[in-house]
Formats: sequence, C-alpha cells, structure tokens
Amino acid sequence: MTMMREWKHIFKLDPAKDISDEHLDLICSSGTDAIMIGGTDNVTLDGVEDLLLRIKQKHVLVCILEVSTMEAIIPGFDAYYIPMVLNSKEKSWMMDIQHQGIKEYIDFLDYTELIFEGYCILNENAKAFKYTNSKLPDIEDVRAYAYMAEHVFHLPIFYVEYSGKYGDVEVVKQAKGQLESTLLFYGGGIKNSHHAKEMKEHADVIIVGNHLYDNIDEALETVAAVKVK
Ligand SMILES: CC(C)=CCC/C(C)=C/CC/C(C)=C/CC/C(C)=C/CC/C(C)=C/CC/C(C)=C/CC/C(C)=C/COP(=O)(O)OP(=O)(O)O
Ligand SMILES: O=P(O)(O)OC[C@@H](O)CO
Ligand SMILES: [Mg+2]
Repeated sequence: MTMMREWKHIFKLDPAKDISDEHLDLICSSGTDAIMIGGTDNVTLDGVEDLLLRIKQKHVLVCILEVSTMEAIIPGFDAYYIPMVLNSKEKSWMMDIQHQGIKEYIDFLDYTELIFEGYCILNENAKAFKYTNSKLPDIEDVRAYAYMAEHVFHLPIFYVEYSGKYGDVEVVKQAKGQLESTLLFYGGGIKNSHHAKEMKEHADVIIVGNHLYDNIDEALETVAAVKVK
C-alpha cells in the first residue's frame, strides 16, 4: 500500500522523452515521494519498461504507472494510477475506457494497487486536453467537479491538471475548499521553488514533469521547497 496521504511531491517522467542516466539518478535521489511514469502520446511498452528497469535497478522508491493506454501496461510497478477525465465531453474518457480495462484485467487485480484519479484539465493547449476532447471549465465548474470527485465518485484523488502551463492559484484554492478526504493533486508548469511553494499552499501533492527536461537543477529544487518546513 503506497503511503499517498503523506506525500507532498511527485516527479512525472514521460516515457516518450529521453532522459540521461545521470539525470535519472538525480531525480531518483532527490527526496521526491514517488516517480510517476506517464504521458498522453507515444507511450509505448518499451519506453515504460526501459524507465521502470533503469529506476528499479538502482533505486528504492515508489514507482507508479499512470496508465494512458492499454498497450503499455506492465507488471512491476508499486501502483497503477488510472485517470478519469471529468471535464471531457465524451463519456468514454471518464468511464468506458476504464470499464474496458477493468474487464480485461479483472482476474488479475487482487494484488494490484489501482488508484483512480479524477482529472480536471484546464490548459486548452495541453495534448491531454485535446486528446480527450475536454471542455474548459470555469472556477465554479472546477468546484463542482471537486465536489463530485469526493462526494459522488469517492475518488482518492482530484487532479487539477494544467500540463505545460502554470495554473491559476485561486482555482486550486477553490478546489481544495471542496475537499476533505479526497487528495488534491496539482500539476502544470511548475518551474521553480516559488511555484512549488505557491501551489503546495493549497494542493496536497504537487507534480513536476516538463521542467525536468528543460532545467533539471530548477526542477530538483522544487522537492526541498515543499518538503522542508
Ligand atoms: C498484472 C498487471 C500488470 C496488472 C495491471 C492492472 C492494471 C493497471 C489494469 C488497468 C485497468 C484499467 C482501468 C485500464 C484503463 C487504462 C486507460 C487506458 C485509461 C484511460 C486514461 C486516460 C483518460 C487517458 C487520457 C490522457 C490522460 C488524461 C493522460 C494523463 C497523463 C497526462 C495528463 C500527461 C501529461 O499530459 P501531456 O498533455 O501529454 O503533456 P506533455 O505535452 O508534457 O506530454
Ligand atoms: O509537465 P508539467 O507542466 O510539469 O505538468 C506536470 C503534470 O501535471 C503533467 O501531467
Ligand atoms: Mg507527454
């Protein structure tokens, strides 16, 4: 059982992007609470397996697969996180794909940690937004999605996703205001300690992805920014 309730910080690695051994070691030794492997497009079995093996060979830390395609699911992860896109215009991204996945794996799920994430995607230019044909929510929509994540669907995670763009702090604050038991994850455009601290004021866990590939030193600093009191 992953101790998600105690986490503050996650690094998200995209299996479609190259990362050197040196940078991967720095990321895994950074003190982050977990590594999440995931992306929207070009996620392949080989890419996922390569990252998992390189991490697990040398490091002891929680490794999560955030599943975005049925084609790239492999055993060996500590947990599998399954997005449900609450603001997609198509029910399939919220329910039907997940239903198909459960149907396929139902006899193998006993010892597998499956965690469902209620995603609300707020960056119109993000690949995930376009891919899932999402509708841009306003702040009242976000509050209502957060409420539904906790009280209607009883999801463990509500994920405010701005992938590639630094988000609106007030949106994150308002989302948090609706949540008690459901954890609030925030991801998008975190590039430095200031961003990390600002979003962590409201989110339970912050996720840093793209900046690992743009400026590793700044990205690494986000760990201490939220983990040191
Ligand atoms: C024994 C064994 C291995 C058991 C495994 C059991 C298991 C894991 C079963 C899975 C069952 C199941 C429910 C499967 C369904 C999985 C599935 C295909 C779900 C759909 C997920 C979904 C809605 C994907 C859409 C895209 C999305 C929301 C991705 C999330 C990640 C994300 C937002 C990435 C970053 O965004 P991006 O826009 O790509 O940013 P970049 O430009 O930086 O790349
Ligand atoms: O890549 P960035 O913009 O850091 O976002 C992190 C994560 O929320 C993406 O799914
Ligand atoms: Mg990606």
